[in-house]
Amino acid sequence: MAVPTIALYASPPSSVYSTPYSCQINSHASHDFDFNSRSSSSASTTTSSSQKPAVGGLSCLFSTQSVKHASSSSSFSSGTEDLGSLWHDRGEELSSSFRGSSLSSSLKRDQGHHSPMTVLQGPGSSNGSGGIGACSRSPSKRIGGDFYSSRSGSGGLFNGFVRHALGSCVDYDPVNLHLRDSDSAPPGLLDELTFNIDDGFGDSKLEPYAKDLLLDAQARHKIFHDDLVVKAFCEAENAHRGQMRASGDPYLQHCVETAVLLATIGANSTVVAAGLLHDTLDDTFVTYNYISLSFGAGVADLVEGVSKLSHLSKLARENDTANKIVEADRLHTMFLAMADARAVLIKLADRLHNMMTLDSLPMIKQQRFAKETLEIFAPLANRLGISTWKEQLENLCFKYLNPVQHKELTSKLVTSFDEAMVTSAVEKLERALKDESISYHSLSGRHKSLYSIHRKMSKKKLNMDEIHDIHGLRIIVENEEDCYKAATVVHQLWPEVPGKFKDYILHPKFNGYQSLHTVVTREGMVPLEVQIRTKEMHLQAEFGFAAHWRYKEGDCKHSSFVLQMVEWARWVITWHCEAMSKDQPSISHSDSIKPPCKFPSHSEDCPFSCIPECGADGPVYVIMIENDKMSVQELAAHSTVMDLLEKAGRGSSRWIPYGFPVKEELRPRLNHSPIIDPTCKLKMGDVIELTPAIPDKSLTEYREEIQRMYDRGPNVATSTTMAGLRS
Ligand SMILES: Nc1nc2c(ncn2[C@@H]2O[C@H](COP(=O)(O)OP(=O)(O)OP(=O)(O)O)[C@@H](O)[C@H]2O)c(=O)[nH]1
Ligand SMILES: Nc1ncnc2c1ncn2[C@@H]1O[C@H](COP(=O)(O)OP(=O)(O)OP(=O)(O)O)[C@@H](O)[C@H]1O
Repeated sequence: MAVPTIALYASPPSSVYSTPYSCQINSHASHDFDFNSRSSSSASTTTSSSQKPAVGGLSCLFSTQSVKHASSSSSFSSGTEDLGSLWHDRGEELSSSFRGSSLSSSLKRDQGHHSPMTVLQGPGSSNGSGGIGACSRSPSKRIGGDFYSSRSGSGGLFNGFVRHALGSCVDYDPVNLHLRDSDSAPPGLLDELTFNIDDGFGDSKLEPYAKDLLLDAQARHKIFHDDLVVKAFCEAENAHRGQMRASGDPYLQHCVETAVLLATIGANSTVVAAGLLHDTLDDTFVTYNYISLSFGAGVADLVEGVSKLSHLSKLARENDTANKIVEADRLHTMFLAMADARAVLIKLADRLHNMMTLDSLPMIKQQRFAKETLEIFAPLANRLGISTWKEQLENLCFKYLNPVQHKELTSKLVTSFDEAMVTSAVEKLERALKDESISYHSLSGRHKSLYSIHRKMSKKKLNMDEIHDIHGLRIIVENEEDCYKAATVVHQLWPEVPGKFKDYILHPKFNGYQSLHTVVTREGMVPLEVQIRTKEMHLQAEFGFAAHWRYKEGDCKHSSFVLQMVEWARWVITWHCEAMSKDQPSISHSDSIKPPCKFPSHSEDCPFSCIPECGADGPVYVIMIENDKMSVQELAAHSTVMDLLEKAGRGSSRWIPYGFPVKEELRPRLNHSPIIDPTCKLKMGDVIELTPAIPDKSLTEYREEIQRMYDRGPNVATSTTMAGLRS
């Protein structure tokens, strides 16, 4: 039985379903948000399907299964169409009127509350529904001599890797997806919520716009019927009531779209609920404790993790950290290491929707966000293996950073891109492989993203005709022998482009990458790249030393700690996705799903145990703020505040523990609190402010006075200075 495929897109699932062989250029409605606006939320909203976020990039996936359901009609929209719009990132773009609430949100937390436990250090919860399935186009019937079930037995975990590795799509079991659109939903379903909100979850009635939002979300994904998720929806509605985006849309809409993006990649109810609540700590009066009591610590920790990431991201953006390669790189690692990897997922979904709604912001802000997204968030999505998000983020950044080139390339691609060609190539190859009794694990096709084409053209100084892999197929077979047999079949079907056959099986690349590559020409002389590999080679190509994210990051020389951290985060995300789908009857996971091993060592039977360990004593990255300038500092494991001060050239006698300034106002601050014990150990993601907060930035004389005072030594705060500071 063929399994329909949902691409890992932010597009409405229904559209992907109805046209599984979908390939779209972004086409977004425009949404903005004005943080200062607190008019009545009953204002202007309904989420018509035209308002749903659409695909953020020019990119598509094809599959043997997709093909079976493919509609010949093209969903590839006009190339000159405006590719994306949208905006806002609330937690990161706090206007002055929101600083108060942000501050109060940090103050109102429990003093005793600790940072969220990272799943990188231990198993996290992953209950709930939601589903994720194999991305690969696994044949579901016997082809040749073997039957490869992608969804059973020990293959389950492997398939989890593969689907992320193929990186581009997630299958849902159609029986369980319960994806509803207005055409297919049973009569009356969309008119009524599945429970009485007033009785169950809210202490106030949902306004009509909110009810519409919920119904719309429920029509797009079954997880929005889950009690926890509905409860989170009501809570988010209550908390954000009256808050509007600049477009006039209710703020709640952004929360819902973020949650839909998460649901679309198979996130479970805990993550989707946290996605709905992701801005409540920063922008509303909701507290950590309240979320924890109402939704459990799992959701509260995730929301807090996202909030922390948002603050760091804002700091980084204000300091243009994305421009500094080393610091940007440390930020990636810090983001992955300091929070549950799922919090990073939520942050990515939040950013993706904000990028989709960027249009109404002033150009300068659009560019600032796009720059940061390109340097920080797209690489994070890449490292986590969520390639469709990465592609959408990159395409949107490209649009805002290079509008002219973006438009030019888009219109060129409209004429050169041949959607039907890839569909029929997949079909044709599938038939030919079957005729030759060559069994394969998966057969997938993809269209290179707009930004990836642009980057390749600029990097290699090529014109578009010289890019051979705009259309590509990938076959994953069982063994080496089948790789060569499949290559022969490919060459029998289509003429080979001379000099383009590469045998990386016989001659692996230095990083261990193995695969057969060939480029053939299809009718009309359109080149088609075909990659053929075994599943072991594929694992290596996606998770091992030859991992695609490293390949794409090119020259970056990562420390083993960074490499391990990324691999760990990918592993955790994959594990969660596997665990999430365990409730799907079609998947037998009993022997494949185990909690993630404890960071950083793997159990013997863990498929990741082959990764060499580099010990838990990796570096610690912290944010140091001095005179309003932020930097990301790398320190050895177990470093203390004192070590940082010394590194910053502040290690003079005045900073020795007993010499710390008596006045709290003059002490350096750790995560906003004056440091009491300078020998305390630093944690990944800690924020240390070396200079005290100055009430008014224009008061440079106070800053200078403080500097002089530090230079004179400890405990000498003059009464005039302190009085001045307090005034
Ligand atoms: N994961 C991974 N993929 C790789 C690696 N090297 C190549 N690939 C994949 O193989 C494709 C083609 O690689 P090559 O055949 O070496 O092509 P090339 O020499 O770079 O030239 P082009 O075909 O123009 O890109 C790339 O676009 C990647 O998708 C690697 O080290 N790791
Ligand atoms: N021929 C192919 N068939 C299927 N998937 C592919 C093929 N080539 C690359 N991919 C996958 O498509 C995604 C996007 O890759 P992208 O086109 O950006 O880069 P690339 O082709 O791997 O590298 P480069 O741009 O350097 O040639 C990645 O997940 C990659 O593994």
